[in-house]
Amino acid sequence: MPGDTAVQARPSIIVDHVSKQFLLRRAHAFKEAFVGWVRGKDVSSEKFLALDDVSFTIHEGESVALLGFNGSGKSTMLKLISGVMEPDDGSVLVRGRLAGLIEVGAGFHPDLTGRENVYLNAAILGMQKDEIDARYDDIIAFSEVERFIDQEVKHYSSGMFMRLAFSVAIHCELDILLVDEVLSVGDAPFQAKCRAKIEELSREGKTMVIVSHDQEMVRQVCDRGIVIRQGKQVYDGPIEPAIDAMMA
Ligand SMILES: Nc1ncnc2c1ncn2[C@@H]1O[C@H](COP(=O)(O)OP(=O)(O)OP(=O)(O)O)[C@@H](O)[C@H]1O
Repeated sequence: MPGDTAVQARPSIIVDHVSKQFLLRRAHAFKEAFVGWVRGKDVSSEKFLALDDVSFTIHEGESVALLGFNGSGKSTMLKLISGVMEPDDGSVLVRGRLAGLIEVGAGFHPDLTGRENVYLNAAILGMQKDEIDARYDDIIAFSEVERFIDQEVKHYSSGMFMRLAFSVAIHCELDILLVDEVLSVGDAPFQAKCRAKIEELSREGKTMVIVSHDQEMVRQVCDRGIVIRQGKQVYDGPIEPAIDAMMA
């Protein structure tokens, strides 16, 4: 039974029979496209089911890994939970303040400086100006990008984006943290710092959903794993068997 300790806890995230499809573009010769058009067939795209009837509930304080090989649908699932994407079928319910570190640079305005983006992002995460003022120095200190903070972020490297976004997220009053592979763009010392922070947030009882191919990190942080294979949920349970199920 996944998340035994959390049985009494309230649900944070309910994913109920969720499906998501995308259109795959196909390049065609003009003649083929024309014949298709005359026959009333759309040959320019084909539907692709990225998530197929996925259901799970994550309770308050659980740390859950979404596991699967490349292209299995993990990031799509995180985007549905974060609300940046809507499911085609089913529903996703989330309770609590959520911060998502899903795509490098997402939520940042390229023409604003690092400093302005800190205020923008923290406001999006529900912080008042005086709260941000009070935590600003800590945010910048954790990110270690102080020297570049008054530069427009369009000149930032992916690692610098991630440092600032991660730092803003962990200094906000959040209940749920979604983390995709973005951490992998950080250098080794910063990755270690992020990992320690994630473990601390997990101990504090925050709800975490983590997508990572780093099995060591997943083992350390998560007690439960949900395995997705080609859009289908194939396992939901304790982390070790989940990793085995992914590799099977
Ligand atoms: N916006 C989109 N338009 C079309 N196809 C998409 C879109 N987003 C994702 N896909 C497709 O959906 C499938 C699942 O993608 P997703 O990014 O969720 O996989 P993933 O499990 O996170 O993979 P990885 O481990 O490589 O990050 C892939 O085949 C991908 O090409």
